[in-house]
Amino acid sequence: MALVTLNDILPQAKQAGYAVGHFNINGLIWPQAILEAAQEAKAPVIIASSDRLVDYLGGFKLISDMVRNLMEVQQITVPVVLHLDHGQSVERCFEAIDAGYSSVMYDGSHFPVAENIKNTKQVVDYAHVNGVSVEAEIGTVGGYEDGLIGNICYANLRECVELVEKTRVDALAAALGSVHGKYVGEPKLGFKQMAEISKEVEIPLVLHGASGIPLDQLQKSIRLGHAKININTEMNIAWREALQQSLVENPEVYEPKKLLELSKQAMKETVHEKIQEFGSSNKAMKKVE
Ligand SMILES: O=C(CO)COP(=O)(O)O
Ligand SMILES: O=CCC(=O)O
Ligand SMILES: [Zn+2]
Repeated sequence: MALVTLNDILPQAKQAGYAVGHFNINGLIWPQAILEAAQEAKAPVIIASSDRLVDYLGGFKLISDMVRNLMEVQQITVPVVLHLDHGQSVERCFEAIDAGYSSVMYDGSHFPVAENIKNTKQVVDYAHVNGVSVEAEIGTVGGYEDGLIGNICYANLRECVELVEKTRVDALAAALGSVHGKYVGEPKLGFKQMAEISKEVEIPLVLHGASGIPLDQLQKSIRLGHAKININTEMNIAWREALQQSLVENPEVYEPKKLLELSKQAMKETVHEKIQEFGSSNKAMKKVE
């Protein structure tokens, strides 16, 4: 089964008022858990590798081949997007596309908007010729982003409209107060700005830093046009807590497979939970060949 793009799954999600889960991978058991859960829930899903971890994970080609092979071995029939998260340069996005990713995010949010637009447009031109979708970012997600610790900087409505019009990008991450990693206190999303941006920008919005955002705020974000929601930290916390439990309960065991089994199950449960919260269960369309 072929991978699909964001355009195959997000427009209908936005229209029907649900969001598709984007889950970051940090090792082999991550895509295994994500694919198992999505298949069980009959949900479309986005598997993402953060650019800063691509080389650590073995490079673009290995990740692309791994996900395709797992889909075959696990007999996955739900739509799956393989997405580059926080692509750090135009060239890195090209590399991901050449290696078979079906979607890329170009993160030019730390550049002045004119440069962000110019670079995003280069990525879109190459991606669309190759049947690949593109996500762009405006504003800054707090916490760890693109290998840098950023301060929250809210997306500007005019800049969002200009970027979308000039680049023809497929999805937009308009940063509005969310943070990568753990939140200190309650998240404070800019719903007023979100409503304005959502009204002016027709394409699906993407919510970064969604781990730790309370359910009511997630669901309000979905109502205001978010059709892709990014989760990394909550899976990693589930992985860590289960690994710790395994180590404590099995002081004599040193086989990684045994010790990691509980972590994989815990991550699978997290993916199931998120799919329920985002409303994407049973939304897998007919098998895409
Ligand atoms: O935005 C994310 C990946 O791009 C994930 O954010 P979290 O750190 O909140 O899981
Ligand atoms: O969580 C997403 C961002 C990152 O890991 O670099
Ligand atoms: Zn992110």
